[in-house]
Amino acid sequence: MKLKFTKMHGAGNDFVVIDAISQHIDFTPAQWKALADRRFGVGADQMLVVEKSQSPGVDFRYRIYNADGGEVEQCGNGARAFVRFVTEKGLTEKQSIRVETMSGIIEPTLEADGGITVDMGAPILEPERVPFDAGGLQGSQVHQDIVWPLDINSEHRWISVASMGNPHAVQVVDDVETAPVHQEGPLIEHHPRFPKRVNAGFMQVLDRHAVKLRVYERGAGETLACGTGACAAVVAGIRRGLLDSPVKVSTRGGDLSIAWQGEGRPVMMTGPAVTVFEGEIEV
Ligand SMILES: N[C@@H](CCC[C@H](N)C(=O)O)C(=O)O
Repeated sequence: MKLKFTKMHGAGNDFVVIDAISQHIDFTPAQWKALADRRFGVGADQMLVVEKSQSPGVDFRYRIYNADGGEVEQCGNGARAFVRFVTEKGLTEKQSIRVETMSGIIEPTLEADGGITVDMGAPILEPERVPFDAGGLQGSQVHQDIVWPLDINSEHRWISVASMGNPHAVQVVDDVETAPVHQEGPLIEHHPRFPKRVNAGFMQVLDRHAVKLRVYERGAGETLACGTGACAAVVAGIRRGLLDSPVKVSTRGGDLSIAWQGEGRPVMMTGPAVTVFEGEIEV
């Protein structure tokens, strides 16, 4: 069978996007992994599958698969790519779209200037709901329930945890370029205190409205940008008193703008979404 797909990216976080409204798709994790392979497949950090929603008042459902073949709850850059996709394909004429994901409904908006803003919902901050096992840990003196010690290679790393639908651990580093993203990222991702694994963020604070960020993503390794990672990093920075909303998040693939007004309020994410090419692959 031939599968039609669109190759897209959001700040360099790249996707294979599949219209599952007009095509039937029922892949195993091994098939998703093969499609994501950069040498033997199309190549992508994530695969996004667009379906009609069965829920009343919801326009679409979109499913997210990491490069390792696992299905996951949320993807910020993917949400923007999704909007560009359904708009360009003429699947909707709405400016504001309600989309069901594994972790709930999000509401992206296509702005008049072509930019895309996504209401990513309120961050989940209770450690057990991230999920993060904080049992027996003593939080930092200044930020008791906000900054936790995590043992990595017998050293303490101070992390903040948050779920944007998917789990994140964020640490503040002096210089993101020399941060041990590839050495410590996999150790944090698979740390036993994160029962569902975790996306590991390394954030350098430039000023109260600007950070640099690298993320070692669960199931994908380091990507050029991570939308939910940017949201989680800004939430962590604001809670720690280091940042004020809005914050420009510079990643290796481009800039995102993140706004958050505090606990219980939604995180708003704005950034690019680009179509690269259309293709067809024998599966
Ligand atoms: N790149 C994404 C996040 C994709 C999912 C993540 N790797 C996970 O496993 O939770 C983003 O832009 O948010």
